[in-house]
Amino acid sequence: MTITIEEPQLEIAVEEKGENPSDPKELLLDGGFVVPDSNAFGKTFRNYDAESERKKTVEEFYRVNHINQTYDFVKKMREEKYGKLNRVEMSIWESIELLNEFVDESDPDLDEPQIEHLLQTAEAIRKDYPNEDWLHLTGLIHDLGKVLLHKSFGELPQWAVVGDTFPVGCGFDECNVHHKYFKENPDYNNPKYNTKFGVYSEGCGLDNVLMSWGHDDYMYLVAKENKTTLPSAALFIIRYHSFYPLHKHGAYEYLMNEEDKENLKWLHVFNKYDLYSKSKVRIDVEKVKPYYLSLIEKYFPAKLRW
Ligand SMILES: O[C@H]1[C@H](O)[C@@H](O)[C@H](O)[C@@H](O)[C@H]1O
Ligand SMILES: [Fe+2]
Ligand SMILES: [Fe+2]
Repeated sequence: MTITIEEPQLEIAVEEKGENPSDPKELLLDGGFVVPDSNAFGKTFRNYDAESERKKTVEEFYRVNHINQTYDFVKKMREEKYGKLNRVEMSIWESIELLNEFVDESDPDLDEPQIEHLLQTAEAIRKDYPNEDWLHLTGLIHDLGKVLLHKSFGELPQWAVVGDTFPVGCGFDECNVHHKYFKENPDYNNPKYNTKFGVYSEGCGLDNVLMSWGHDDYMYLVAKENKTTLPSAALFIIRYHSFYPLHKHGAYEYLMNEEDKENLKWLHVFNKYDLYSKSKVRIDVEKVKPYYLSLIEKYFPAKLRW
């Protein structure tokens, strides 16, 4: 039996809102969600220089992250250590519960356990896009790769799991957060890896680019290898949601192909909810759980290989 997966249409979502936009992206980004002026610590979002109780932890995180994420490291993690998915067997919901204990050290806007962030993201999307159930589920699972922090996954250090991502194998763009720490990365001075294109070529497509190792690419592999029926836009969101240099600053655009450009539109929609739903307002897990369990059942097998 062949299952055809229909790709979601961004334009349709606009029409359903009864609007006739000239720039769909802009209108969609205004889909009812009110973007807060400041985060839970009274600072603007993603302000890495603001004096706050999180600043030191976050900066130290990026220092170690930028020094250690090399081309060889990523290749090893992806191909040898984690790509085989032979570590654990568990359901999506079990993995959500594992995240209860972790606070992300790279995040200047949140010090709540990760499960809160997953539900806050998913519920905020659900409010504005009630018909796009695939996008609700994408919100719920996008950060599940952070299970790499857990001891049953080898207890990786935070620098190998969280934070913004960037391509390895080509020069590090200036717009990366705390860019100065790349100077101590061995690839920084390696002529094979430190030019604009490095080992890549123009328009080669992100699928051919190695990204710094962490929760995004890992969760993408888990979803894909376990044969999720989520559309390709969902897989793209999961895989590149931390690639702020691209989706916020437009850096590395020359590595994208046409399909990437299409999917990027959905990532822009998603990012608003991922970032600005971070708050101290808790979601009642038991209340929303049945809805999300039904989505998990629709798009994933009962047990997944991790
Ligand atoms: O600190 C955050 C956090 O780790 C998110 O999960 C990730 O997606 C972001 O890109 C990062 O900056
Ligand atoms: Fe993330
Ligand atoms: Fe997130």
